[in-house]
Amino acid sequence: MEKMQQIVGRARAAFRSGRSRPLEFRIQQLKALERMVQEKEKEILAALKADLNKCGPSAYSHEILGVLGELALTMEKLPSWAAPQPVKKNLLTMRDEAYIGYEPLGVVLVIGAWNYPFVLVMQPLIGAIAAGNAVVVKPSEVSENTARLVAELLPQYLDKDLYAVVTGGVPETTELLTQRFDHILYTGNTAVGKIVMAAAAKHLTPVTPAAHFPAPGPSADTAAAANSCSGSTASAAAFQYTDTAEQQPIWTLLTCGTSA
Ligand SMILES: NC(=O)c1ccc[n+]([C@@H]2O[C@H](COP(=O)([O-])OP(=O)(O)OC[C@H]3O[C@@H](n4cnc5c(N)ncnc54)[C@H](O)[C@@H]3O)[C@@H](O)[C@H]2O)c1
Ligand SMILES: CC(C)=CCC/C(C)=C/CC/C(C)=C/C=O
Repeated sequence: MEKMQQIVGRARAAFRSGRSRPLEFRIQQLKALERMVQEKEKEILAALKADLNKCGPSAYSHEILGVLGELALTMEKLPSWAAPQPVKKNLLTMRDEAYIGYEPLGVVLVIGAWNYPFVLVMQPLIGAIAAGNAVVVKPSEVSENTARLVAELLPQYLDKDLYAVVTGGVPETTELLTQRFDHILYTGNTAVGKIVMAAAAKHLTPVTPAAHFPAPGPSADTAAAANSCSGSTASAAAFQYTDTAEQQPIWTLLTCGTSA
């Protein structure tokens, strides 16, 4: 318990220092992530092969190109995503400067799943960094080589206090979930999703679950919701919406604003 408290406490203190907020800092961290993926591509692909026998175009396009594409898009668009949005004034606000300003939430927990073990932690991480948050990443223990590599690499490239990695299985995740986070991005099965959401509810922490439920078909609402959001939540949602990995329709639960 103390260990998780320390990890989350360190991330929170780093967040409170304010250094994750400036746009230049966020872009610099995203650039460092891009460098990490480019420089360590061989190691990432080797870990995927060892964990899942995932190789060839499937490993490269989903796990490497998918992440590099997300990074490029985020770095290009971030200045406009993060810019204050003017709002229409009314009689009461006509003498004011009226705009919507986007603020980071604080400390975000990212829980990944085994089947796309690299991209499923990296995409939410990219969105959370872009939005100026501190992040605790918990990769899936099932893909243990990728989890170990993520834990080894992130501190080599990113701010160590702002962005932490916790490895381990159910006991570690359970312990981690006793801590208060400001948002949780979870990918995995629905049964564990309920455990995650119940733990989060104790702290009134919102959860963006990327689990799925058999449904009559992908809904137009889902696509509209994906289009209305910015950052990684939107792109993750778009991937979920068009998912063919499991050859069945996916209905995605989506909340907006994580990367606002
Ligand atoms: N919608 C999407 O984008 C998307 C993408 C990938 C996977 N998925 C879904 O995820 C499934 C794979 O998920 P999984 O659950 O088998 O992956 P998993 O076994 O890797 O577990 C997911 C995470 O939950 C944690 N966890 C497991 N048991 C827990 C518990 N009792 N308490 C707290 N945390 C716990 C694990 O540590 C892991 O980090 C896929 O089959 C698919 O349904 C959805
Ligand atoms: C479109 C590209 C290049 C990458 C997408 C990778 C990704 C997020 C895959 C997840 C697929 C998914 C919904 C699996 C569900 O189990």
